[in-house]
Amino acid sequence: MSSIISLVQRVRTMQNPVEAKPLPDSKPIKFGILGAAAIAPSALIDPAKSHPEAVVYAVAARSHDRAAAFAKKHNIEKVFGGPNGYQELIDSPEIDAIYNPLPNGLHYEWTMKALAAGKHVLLEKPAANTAEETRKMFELADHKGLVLLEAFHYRFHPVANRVKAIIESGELGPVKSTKTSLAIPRGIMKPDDIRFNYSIGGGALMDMGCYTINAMRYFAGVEPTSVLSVEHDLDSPQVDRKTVAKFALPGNITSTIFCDLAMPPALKIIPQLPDINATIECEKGRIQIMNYVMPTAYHSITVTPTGKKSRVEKAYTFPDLGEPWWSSYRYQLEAFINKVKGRPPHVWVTKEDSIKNMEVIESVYAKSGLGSRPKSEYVPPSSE
Ligand SMILES: NC(=O)C1=CN([C@@H]2O[C@H](COP(=O)(O)OP(=O)(O)OC[C@H]3O[C@@H](n4cnc5c(N)ncnc54)[C@H](OP(=O)(O)O)[C@@H]3O)[C@@H](O)[C@H]2O)C=CC1
Ligand SMILES: O=C1OC[C@@H](O)[C@H](O)[C@H]1O
Repeated sequence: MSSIISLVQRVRTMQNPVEAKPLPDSKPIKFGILGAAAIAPSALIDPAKSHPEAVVYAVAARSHDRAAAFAKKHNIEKVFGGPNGYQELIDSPEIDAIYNPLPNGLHYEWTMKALAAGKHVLLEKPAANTAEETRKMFELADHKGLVLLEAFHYRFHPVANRVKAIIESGELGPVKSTKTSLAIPRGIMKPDDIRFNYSIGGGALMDMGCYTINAMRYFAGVEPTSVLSVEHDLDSPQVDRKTVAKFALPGNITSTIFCDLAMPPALKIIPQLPDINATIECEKGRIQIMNYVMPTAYHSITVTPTGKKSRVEKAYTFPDLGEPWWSSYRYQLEAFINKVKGRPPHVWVTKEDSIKNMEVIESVYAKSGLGSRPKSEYVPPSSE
C-alpha cells in the first residue's frame, strides 16, 4: 500500500513540481519546441518547471492554431505557425536551444537547420534515420561549438547508472548475456501513429528498439560484432511492428533485444502487460531490472549472486543529485543545461554512442531485409 502511495506522489509531483525561481546570477536557457508533439510535456515542459535555468519560451507547429492551443495549454510565451513556423522559431534570436521531437525522418533536416542557426539541440531518439546523418549532425555541432544530445533519457536516471556500477564492481563477474525489452500491448498506438509510417522513419526497431539496442550496448560494455538472427512481424511491407534480434559481442557475450509496438493478446484474448525489463546474466549471478526506461513511476533492480539470496535495490536519486520524483527527462535536462553552461554533466551520451547506436539499428534492418529507413532529402547549404 505504501509503495502505491509513493508511486502516486512521485508521478503527481513529477507532473506538477514546485516551480523553480530563476537564479539571480545565471541567464536561463530559452527553449523552442519544433512541433506540438505528444512527448514534449513529459520530456521537456514539465521537467523545465523545476529547473531554475530552463525556460520553454516558444513552440512552432505546422498549423498556427495548433501551436497557439498548445502554447495556451502549457503556458508558452511565443507561438510560430504555418509553413515557415519551424524555421521562424529556429531563427528567433531569443532562443538558445531547440527541442526536436519531430518524426524520426525529420530529425536530420531540422537539427541541421537549428545547428546552422547557432542553436543547441536536444534531439529525440533515434537520432536520425541513418548513422551517416547522425555523424553529419554531430560534425556540424562540433564545428559550431554547440551542444547536441540524443535524448536517451533513461541513461541519465540513477537506475541505469546503479546497474552499470554493479556490473563494473565485479561482484557478479563478467557479463555473459543480456536481454533488453521494450514492448507495449496492442491498442495504445493508433494505426496512423508516426511509428507505423515508413516514409518518416517508422518501425518498432527505430522507436522502441533503439532503447533496447542502447541498453544492450551500455550494460554489456562492448559493441556487437554481428547480428546472429532477426525475426520480425510486419505492420506493413517495410514497417516492423515487432522485432527480435540476437547479437554476438566480444567475450562470448550473446544478447537479445525485443521490441513490439502492439503486442497481440495472449491466446487472442488476454491483454499482455508492457515489457520494459532487462536481464543481465553474469558469470557469478544475474541482475534483473523492472522498468529501466521510465523508472521514476516504479522500478526494481534484483541482484541474485549465484547460490545466494536475491536483494532488491531501488535508485530514485543519486547520492548528490535529484529527487525521488525527478523523471529520467528531468535528470537529462539537468545534464543538458550543465553542458550548455559549460559545467560537467553527471552523465552524457556521446556522439560516438549515438552514431554507433544508429549503425547497429541499420545492421539489424540490413539483416532482416527491410533495409534502413529512407535517407533525408535535405541537402544542407555547402557552407555548413
Ligand atoms: N524520449 C521519449 O520518451 C519519447 C520520444 N519520442 C520521440 O519523439 C518524436 C515524436 O514522437 P511523438 O511525440 O510521440 O509524436 P507526435 O506525432 O505526437 O509528434 C510529432 C510532431 O511532429 C510534427 N510533424 C511534422 N511533420 C510531420 C509529419 N509529416 N507527420 C507527422 N508529424 C509531423 C507534428 O507537429 P505539428 O504540431 O507541427 O503538426 C507533431 O506534433 C519521435 O522521434 C519519437 O521517437 C516519442 C515518445 C517518447
Ligand atoms: O521513446 C519512447 O519511449 C516510450 C515508448 O512508449 C514510446 O513509444 C517511445 O517513442
